[in-house]
Amino acid sequence: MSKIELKDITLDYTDQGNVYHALDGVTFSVEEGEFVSLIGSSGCGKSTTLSILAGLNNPKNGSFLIDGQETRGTEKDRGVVFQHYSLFPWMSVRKNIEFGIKQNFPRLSKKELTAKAMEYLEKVGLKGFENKYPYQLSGGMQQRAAIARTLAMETDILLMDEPFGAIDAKNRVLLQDLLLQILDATEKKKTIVFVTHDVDEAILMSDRILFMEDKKIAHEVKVPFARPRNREKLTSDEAYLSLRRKVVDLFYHEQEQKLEFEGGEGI
Ligand SMILES: Nc1ncnc2c1ncn2[C@@H]1O[C@H](COP(=O)(O)OP(=O)(O)OP(=O)(O)O)[C@@H](O)[C@H]1O
Repeated sequence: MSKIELKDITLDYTDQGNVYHALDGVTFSVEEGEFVSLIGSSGCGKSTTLSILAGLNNPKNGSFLIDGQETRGTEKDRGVVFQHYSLFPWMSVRKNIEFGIKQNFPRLSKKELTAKAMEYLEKVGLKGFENKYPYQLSGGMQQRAAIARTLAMETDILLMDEPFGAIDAKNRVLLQDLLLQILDATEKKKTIVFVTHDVDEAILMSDRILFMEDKKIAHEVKVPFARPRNREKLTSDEAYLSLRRKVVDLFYHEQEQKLEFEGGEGI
């Protein structure tokens, strides 16, 4: 049995009486402990798919199973990280993390709560910033705090929607390495669905990459590299370069076709 299964999922958005088909038969599964990236051109339905997995949207048709059970709505078994840091601005960084922890561990004493928050703040390199407010932190630091808040909830499933999409290139690399490091050091491997536009990020992080086209999954590519992964070693390996060519071909070929279809000249 897979940890997550989506079968023939459809979803419509209705906007001022107009119905828009956002998902049209999305089917895929994710095994326990697997890291799967969703990649595809803008508007193909990645975030909508993730929102169903998070329980923030319900499908019109189709089946969504976790551990073989039909699932609807939000549950404590899933942690979500969005692109925009989504911290509460009126709470200190530590209080933000404690808020997340309280959702899943309501019985912890004040002391235990603070200790857990500090443990995760240290993991993401924010020790010493616990009493700052989000506005006092850089974007990269805010995203570290948002990641700490979600990780501290210790869910089996982690859903990430372009978590590094708003971060500058240098910090993005640091955050990718940090997340890999934390996940590698986590005893029970999490099941992860990760939305990205970045081909290198998808290869570095994932066990499998799913390509969305026309509101459904069109291709998949397995990423066979052993973990823990080392960015420098990996990116100079011929096997990486060859896989990268394949992923780039699949990713840009679809975008090219779309431009031609829309009347463009292609790229
Ligand atoms: N709340 C909404 N109401 C109406 N249409 C929506 C809504 N949210 C998304 N859409 C439309 O549904 C389609 C899929 O959107 P979605 O955000 O899932 O795509 P995406 O692949 O994540 O795009 P991007 O990479 O740009 O974030 C898009 O055409 C989008 O305009």
